Amino acid sequence: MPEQFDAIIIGAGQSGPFLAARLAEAGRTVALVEREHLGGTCVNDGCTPTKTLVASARAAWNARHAAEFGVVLKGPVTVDMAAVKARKDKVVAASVNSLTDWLGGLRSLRYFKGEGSFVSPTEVKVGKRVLTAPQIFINTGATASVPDWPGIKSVPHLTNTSMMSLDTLPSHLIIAGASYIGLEFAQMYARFGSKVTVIERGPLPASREDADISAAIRDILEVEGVTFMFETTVQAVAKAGHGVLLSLECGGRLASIEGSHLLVALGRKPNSAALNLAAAGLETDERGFIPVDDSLRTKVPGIWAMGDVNGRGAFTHTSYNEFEIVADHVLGNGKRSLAGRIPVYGLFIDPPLGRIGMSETEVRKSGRKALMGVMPMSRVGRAKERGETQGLMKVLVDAKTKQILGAAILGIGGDEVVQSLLQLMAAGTPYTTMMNTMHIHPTVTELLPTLLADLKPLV
Ligand SMILES: Cc1cc2nc3c(=O)[nH]c(=O)nc-3n(C[C@H](O)[C@H](O)[C@H](O)COP(=O)(O)OP(=O)(O)OC[C@H]3O[C@@H](n4cnc5c(N)ncnc54)[C@H](O)[C@@H]3O)c2cc1C
Ligand SMILES: NC(=O)c1ccc[n+]([C@@H]2O[C@H](COP(=O)([O-])OP(=O)(O)OC[C@H]3O[C@@H](n4cnc5c(N)ncnc54)[C@H](O)[C@@H]3O)[C@@H](O)[C@H]2O)c1
Repeated sequence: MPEQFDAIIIGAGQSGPFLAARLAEAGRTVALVEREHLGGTCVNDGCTPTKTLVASARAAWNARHAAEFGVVLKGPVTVDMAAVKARKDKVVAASVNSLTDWLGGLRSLRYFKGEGSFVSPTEVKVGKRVLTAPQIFINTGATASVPDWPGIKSVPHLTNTSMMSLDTLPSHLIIAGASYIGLEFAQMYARFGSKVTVIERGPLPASREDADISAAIRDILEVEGVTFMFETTVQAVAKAGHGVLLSLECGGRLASIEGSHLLVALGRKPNSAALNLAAAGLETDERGFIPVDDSLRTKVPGIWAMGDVNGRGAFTHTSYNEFEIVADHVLGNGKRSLAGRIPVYGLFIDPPLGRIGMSETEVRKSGRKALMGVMPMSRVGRAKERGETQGLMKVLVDAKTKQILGAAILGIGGDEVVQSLLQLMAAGTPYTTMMNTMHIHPTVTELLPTLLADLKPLV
């Protein structure tokens, strides 16, 4: 006999546990099914550990640059990678433990450790048990894609998951892919003391960004010793001693490169294959994503999909936002929707990139009349005082409505500062509101009115 619940949640990523708790608090019986660790990618091998490692890398950078600030450290700066990993493990364990304690305290929630797969539109198998519920929520996330390069199966290579076990310093880390994962690890390991080479098929890093932002990102990392090979693809990989040898095609020429470690950071694939979706009457799109409507409903009544697995977002905040939308439909008045959600994200190199709304490229493509302001961070007093003047700020405004269309802030505090513009966008307020507000000195935000006062037509 199947075990009966009001709701089953498959996958404990960044929406499932929160939805499970909200439903349980509302008195519903909930089964939460997770095959690995509570908290999913973000907590275990994504945001939390990488940002903890970024903080250690920053400490190494501060120590190496202390003399520039008049601070004298005696002896060379060394990094204890085992201690760096131990600190990261502690922060991750604290997150997982607090999630486990919180969920464990909810009386009508039961946790099933194992892989969930559909038996029918209302039944899920976990090991030998079958669970049934009228509502099923999928939050199974995504996993690193590993390309089928000749030789890859027999050559040791790292992904964001196996990087988490590394407690020694690679002498030469080769990273394939110059996007979020590749760039964050590139700067981090350069700061720890590795030689780092990044291979990217495009002409610049972070290809979703405008070319001036991507070029500034490249400059920031190159100054720190990261080597980029652009317009380069991997043809084959082989073992070389204790390391790895990559055969490359680089701008039409053949080349090769040898390193001690290879990290593959070429995107992520949705975890949908193990779900046996056909038994539920569902299918994926050609990339493996589970299609949903703007309220996260799949085409089968009673089945919903949240987070990276639905292809509508690929961040922790998009997944969490989807929990809030689903909870509103299941328990509230059903007014919330994906429609009109403003894209926002950060790239946590140092200094970070904060991004909201449309890029300049997207605004140009849209054909609307727009205004744009650009300011180098070297004009920002706070950046000069901190000795970190790399990067730029860019904002795009609709010429007719005066509403902000998008912004990019690559510079100190960029990930936080850009969110003051986000609030204007969300409120639908003209950008002039910000120009009439007094801001704290000395901050990065205080320069936004100056940036907005100097908008030029986008031609
Ligand atoms: C290195 C790295 C750094 C990142 N940094 C950031 C960042 O700084 N900011 C940000 O916003 N985003 C970041 N992300 C992205 C972020 O981690 C994800 O977007 C986020 O975790 C949302 O994922 P999710 O809720 O869809 O599911 P996930 O967090 O991927 O969790 C899904 C869970 O489902 C489980 N599961 C899968 N299939 C089954 C099954 N059949 N049965 C049972 N359980 C199953 C998995 O074990 C996993 O625990 C990063 C990602 C990576 C890889
Ligand atoms: N700061 C953050 O919020 C953050 C941090 C890390 C990861 N993430 C999430 O993780 C997801 C995956 O990130 P990612 O960096 O792995 O992938 P991505 O899809 O963002 O980028 C992959 C990169 O690899 C390049 N590439 C692909 N195939 C190649 C090949 N054969 N040879 C050379 N280059 C190749 C692409 O041109 C691209 O630049 C992102 O979508 C993001 O949502 C977010």
